[in-house]
Parts: sequence; structure tokens; C-alpha cells
Amino acid sequence: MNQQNRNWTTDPVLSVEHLTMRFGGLLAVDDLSFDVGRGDITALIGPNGAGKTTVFNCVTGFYKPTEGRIALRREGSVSDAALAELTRGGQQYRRADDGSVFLLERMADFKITEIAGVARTFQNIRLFGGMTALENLLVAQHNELMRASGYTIGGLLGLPGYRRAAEAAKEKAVEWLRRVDLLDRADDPAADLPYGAQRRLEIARALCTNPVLLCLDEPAAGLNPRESAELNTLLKYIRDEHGVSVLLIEHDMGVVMEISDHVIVLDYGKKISDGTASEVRNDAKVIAAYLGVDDEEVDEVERDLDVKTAHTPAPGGAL
Ligand SMILES: Nc1ncnc2c1ncn2[C@@H]1O[C@H](COP(=O)(O)OP(=O)(O)OP(=O)(O)O)[C@@H](O)[C@H]1O
Repeated sequence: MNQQNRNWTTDPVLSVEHLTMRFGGLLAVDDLSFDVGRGDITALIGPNGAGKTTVFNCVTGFYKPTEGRIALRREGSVSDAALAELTRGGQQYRRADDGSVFLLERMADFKITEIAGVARTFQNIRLFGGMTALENLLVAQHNELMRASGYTIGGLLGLPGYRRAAEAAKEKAVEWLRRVDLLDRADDPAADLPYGAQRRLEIARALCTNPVLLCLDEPAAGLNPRESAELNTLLKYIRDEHGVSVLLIEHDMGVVMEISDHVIVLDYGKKISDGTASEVRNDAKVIAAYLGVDDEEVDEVERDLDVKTAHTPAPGGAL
């Protein structure tokens, strides 16, 4: 990927700037800045406790950051000047002919999902276990259905506008069930599905909210190799056919290196590397962080790496 093709510099959908999150005396995220390219799969990686989930929680409104700006350009090309004006003005978002932009650090979590278009999944699956797979996907579209009812008794009375919206919601749910290969389990309670199927259902549920940005917290955790390969295919499909930007936290380097357009590496709440998968894979600081060596040893790792790359024509699987 050359410099021109870096969506995260030419067309960022999400810009995290100087994000800091403190828990009492603990600095979990330390003046972190990065961009997520529109239509990219972006991976946030790093050793345990590096601050990845905290970043997710700030982006999705579960935490209010101690400091920093998190701007989501939902569509269009909102200029930096317009963004600066919004920031100064104290509003949460701006919608105009040239596009819409949302300052997520100022918004409540439900508004981030509903109007900014950010959906997420969790490290620990959070489906409605007693509801069927289909019902889980219909509940996800509750906001849209409420809008169609005009927030009145229209839904109960079965007015045409509501009936059409209900039909469309069911069609969307069925389509996503088919796509994640769960159509034959539509009427089974979510809790009865095997683990890998629950993970896919959670992704389908997030997609039913029509997100611009889909945040996945360790989607490959607990999956077997076949399921991991299916997940890769699904995520590429979401990116390529639906244009959804994907931001994922992932420990499975096979998944990260195969599907990511862009990788950001955190260590102790700071960014230590940012680039394409192959750039990051060959970054000595990243290798050092994963191997847990001290800072002084990084030079040594870098020297080792220089020697290795001099003898190895193609980069491969360093992590
Ligand atoms: N709500 C909280 N209260 C206090 N400390 C927290 C809280 N959430 C996270 N932390 C701390 O912040 C640091 C970063 O944690 P975080 O969960 O963001 O890391 P992570 O990179 O997602 O780790 P993992 O890969 O293990 O999930 C850790 O030291 C953690 O203990």
C-alpha cells in the first residue's frame, strides 16, 4: 500500500486526538492519537492491559475520557475548520450539506449508536440468551421501528407505515442470519447456539443497526481455526460489500495480519506503531512489546531484526 492509498490519512471516518483516560492514579490511555480510514479494517493490538478496551469504551461512550477529542465523520468530507468550529461551539454534532460529524466524547452511548452510527460487540458475548436468534436481530432495530410508529400507538394499531417498517426489519434480520449462516437456527434461543455461532450472531445484531463504524472486541476469541477463517471472510464481506468501516481489537495475529488494512499498536496506553500490517509486523518496537523486553533491549532487537531482514527476502509471521 503506497502513501496515496492510506484511507486513514486521506479519508478518516474516525479521528481520535490526544485521548487520555485515567482511573484514579492509573493512566490507562496516555495522549493517544490515531485515525481510522473509511472502508478499512483497522486493528487495535497490544499486550494485555495496553488500554485497547478502554479506547473502545471511550469511542462507544461507555466511558467519558479524561481528555481528548473523538470525531466521527459519518459521511461527506467535513473540513478541519468546521470540526474546530464545532469543538469551540460546544455542540455534540453538526449535520450540513458537506457532511455530518459527531464529537463522540460529548455524547451518551445510546446516541452514539443511534445517530452517529457506531455499533459494537463485547469481549464477553452479550446477547439476549432467552430470545431467539431472529428476535435478537429484531430487537436491535427497535429504534427504527419506534421512529416508524411515530412514537405513538401507531405500531399497535398496525398503521401501514409501521407495517412496512416491521416487514423491512424482518427482511434485514433474515438477510443477516443467512449471511452469518444461522438461518436454520433462526427460531432457537440464542443461548442454545454454539459459541462460534453466538459470536456471529452478535456481529449480525450490530450490523442490523446500519453502522458506519463497527467496533469488534476480540471477535476471534475462542474460535477454532475454521471459524476464524469464516470470520475473516465475513469481515471482508462487510467491508467490501457494505462499505462498513471496521475497528477491531484482536489477539489472534493470524486474523489481524490477514484482514487488516491498518494496524495500530498500543503499549502501556501509548501508541508505539501505526501502519500497514506488514509495516507493523516488522517494527522492532512491536516485537519488543510482545516479547516483553525492556526498553534498553529494543535497540538490540532492532539490530537483530536488521540482520534477519538482510538474510530473509520476504517478511513473514514475525509476531
Ligand atoms: N473501569 C476500570 N477501572 C480501573 N481500572 C481499569 C478500568 N478499566 C480498565 N482499567 C485498567 O486500565 C488498564 C488498561 O485496561 P484495558 O482493559 O483497556 O486493556 P486491554 O489492552 O484491553 O487489555 P486486554 O487485552 O487484557 O483486554 C489496565 O491496567 C486495567 O486494569
